[in-house]
Amino acid sequence: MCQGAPTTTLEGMQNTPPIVSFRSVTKEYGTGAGAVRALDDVTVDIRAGEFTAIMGPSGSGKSTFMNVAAGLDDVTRGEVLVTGQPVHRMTDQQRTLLRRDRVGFVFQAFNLVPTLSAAENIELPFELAGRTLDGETRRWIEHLSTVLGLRDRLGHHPAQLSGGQQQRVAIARALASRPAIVFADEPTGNLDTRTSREVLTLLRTACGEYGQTIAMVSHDPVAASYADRVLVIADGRIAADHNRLAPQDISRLLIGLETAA
Ligand SMILES: Nc1ncnc2c1ncn2[C@@H]1O[C@H](COP(=O)(O)OP(=O)(O)OP(=O)(O)O)[C@@H](O)[C@H]1O
Repeated sequence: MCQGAPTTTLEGMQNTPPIVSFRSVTKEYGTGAGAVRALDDVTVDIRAGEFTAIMGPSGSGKSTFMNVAAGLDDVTRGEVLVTGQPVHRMTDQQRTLLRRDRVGFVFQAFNLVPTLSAAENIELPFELAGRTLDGETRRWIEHLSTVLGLRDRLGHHPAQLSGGQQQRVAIARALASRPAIVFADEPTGNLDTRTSREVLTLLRTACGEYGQTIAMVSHDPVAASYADRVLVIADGRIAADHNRLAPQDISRLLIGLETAA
């Protein structure tokens, strides 16, 4: 649980259901001799209000984990629950609605629409969902824009913004609908060190101040050190599960896995 998050008592933590639950999840791509097992009997929870980093060597299954958890991909075997809803039994359309209504995304490449202003990008998910912005949501977006330092950039288009500003717009867009979980895929991969630190601090603030649940895939031990919990995936399995770690401890953990392989 993030420091300062709304539910901080042990009792509260025990009573809070996980946002994502994997139960014996296996995901295979292809069939027969060419089949690849990207997730191998994974059982793990992403807990509410926590900032979880998902790490592991290239090809270990991190993206597959995120795609399955976000309802972007189906599973071969096992159960995936998102806010208690059985994603493994959903149709494509139901999964699309789940993503639209309950999930936010932040990507390495920002994924903003170049022809829209920053404000229009932030409001785009509401537009796509056919939802009008009520007063409370407008105030929430204004608040996010202020906290993220975007107030004087809202009329700018992505090409007129720095990488860090573009990623802050993407974070505002992801947080605007108060999703159950935000998935961040290498959110600092295209940013310099200082801007990366700012973006990671903002993600941690979203968790600590607003109780936002965040799962972030990263290769970077420094980025993962901002998280409350570090999950390491190796060969499609959970190889390590730690509470907050310093960057050097995370590096040691990853090097240990590589030498053990
Ligand atoms: N669509 C696909 N078809 C076939 N195999 C796939 C597919 N997607 C992923 N894989 C395989 O599944 C395994 C896990 O891939 P995944 O992309 O989840 O790893 P990753 O940890 O995210 O890797 P990276 O850090 O390099 O992005 C790899 O062996 C990969 O080649």
